[in-house]
Amino acid sequence: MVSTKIPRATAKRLPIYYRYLSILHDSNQKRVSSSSFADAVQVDSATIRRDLSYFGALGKRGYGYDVDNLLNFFKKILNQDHLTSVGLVGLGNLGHALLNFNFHKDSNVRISAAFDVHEDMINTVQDGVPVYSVDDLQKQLEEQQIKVLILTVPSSVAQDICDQAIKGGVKGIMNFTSRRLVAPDDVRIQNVDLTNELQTLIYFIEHYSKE
Ligand SMILES: NC(=O)c1ccc[n+]([C@@H]2O[C@H](COP(=O)([O-])OP(=O)(O)OC[C@H]3O[C@@H](n4cnc5c(N)ncnc54)[C@H](O)[C@@H]3O)[C@@H](O)[C@H]2O)c1
Repeated sequence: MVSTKIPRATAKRLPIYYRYLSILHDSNQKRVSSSSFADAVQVDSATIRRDLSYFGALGKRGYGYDVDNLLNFFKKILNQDHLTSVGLVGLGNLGHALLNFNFHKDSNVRISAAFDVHEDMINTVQDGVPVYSVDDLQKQLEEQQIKVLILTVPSSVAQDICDQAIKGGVKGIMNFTSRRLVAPDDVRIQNVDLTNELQTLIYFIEHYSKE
């Protein structure tokens, strides 16, 4: 089971299933019918069954799914699948664009969890990615073993988010904010500045292009 190769589309749905099961677990629900499961995650029950069948039959006819069993199972799978899961904090203009892009084609990277402070977005699924409260950042990073974070928050909160993320086990941050983050040596910070990139390009055109 550990080395099961699963279709990418299936892999992308797993965090959504996981998120929903966590909500059920937190409200002490022991089992869920396949139709309620399908309604909640907005994936039809045949697709859910097929997704789960890659790992062996997990539902029981007439019973539905056992929440705790399935949740434990997902925790293992999400940590072991061959895709690198990335977190994204700050679902504004830039965050949404990155979420929408989500590095899908021919890449083994995907954004699997997003975080924001905006109440309207928390506990929703945006572009197929579950959105959590930033208050749960550390806990979710730990549970989902997310080691890489994209930061698209206002620069005023960037260092605070960076500190929390590092406590949650993050080892790499792609920083889109203008704040220069302070982090321990074993955490890599990659600063991305599109204005800089563009100015560099313009500089090269102006100084090195052939007449
Ligand atoms: N590097 C670049 O080339 C580049 C380009 C564009 C924007 N930016 C930077 O990226 C950041 C985002 O830009 P934007 O235009 O998407 O801004 P935005 O205001 O549209 O989005 C910011 C998002 O962060 C959320 N947020 C605020 N405080 C938060 C917190 N404590 N925890 C979690 N989420 C929080 C807000 O609710 C909002 O959804 C800014 O810092 C901006 O300067 C960088």
